[in-house]
Amino acid sequence: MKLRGLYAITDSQLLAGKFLAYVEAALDGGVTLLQYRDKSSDEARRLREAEKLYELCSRYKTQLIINDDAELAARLGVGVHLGQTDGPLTSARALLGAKAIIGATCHSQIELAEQAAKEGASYVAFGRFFNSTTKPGAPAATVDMLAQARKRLHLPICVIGGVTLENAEPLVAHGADLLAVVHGLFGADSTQEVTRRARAFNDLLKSSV
Ligand SMILES: Cc1ncc(COP(=O)(O)OP(=O)(O)O)c(N)n1
Ligand SMILES: Cc1nc(C(=O)O)sc1CCOP(=O)(O)O
Ligand SMILES: [Mg+2]
Repeated sequence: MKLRGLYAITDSQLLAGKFLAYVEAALDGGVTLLQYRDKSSDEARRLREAEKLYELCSRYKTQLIINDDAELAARLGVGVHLGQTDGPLTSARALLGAKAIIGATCHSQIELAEQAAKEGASYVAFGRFFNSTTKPGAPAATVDMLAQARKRLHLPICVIGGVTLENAEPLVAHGADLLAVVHGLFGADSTQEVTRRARAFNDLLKSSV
């Protein structure tokens, strides 16, 4: 499967009171990967919400990815995204199987991405490219580094951190396959606007194949 397109990531605070409506609006506009990202320790709620997203993603034929939690991903039979301190990629691969989508945070370090590739990652994520209200303290990455990464890596490259419709084009031009977005997608006033943004992100990626 070709991993290219919009990678929508949920945020429990931003989506409070409109969680499923906004996620469905994004799926309606076209989402390649949907990440369930909830940093709380409320396991019961996390399972409930992840199950709802699983149903929704199945209807829209979108791949669900769980942030941080390989056990929850295994329970649902979906993919996982792991940061540098979220546990070994090799264990997640062993748990989830050869076909599962497993993503790895690599900040701005191509060496981390090469290591992740060796350990079985399906895609690598670089960021943060712009100021992010969702994760302001994430280490910064540059477009020059992205261009270098594109030359050296043969895996799909995901970019993250403050990505919006206004600033995404250079990232695509320098080799990004997946645009991972929270606020630039879900920080909208209506479901219609979420759907419009999702379509527009996909158009950006299509026009540069
Ligand atoms: C697609 C994608 N890229 C990077 C991250 C960040 O992962 P991590 O560094 O583990 O930070 P948290 O998201 O867990 O706070 C991500 N979640 N998704
Ligand atoms: C979860 C996350 N990880 C980042 C990284 O750089 O690793 S930036 C980020 C937040 C992405 O949200 P927004 O699109 O609202 O900036
Ligand atoms: Mg993490």
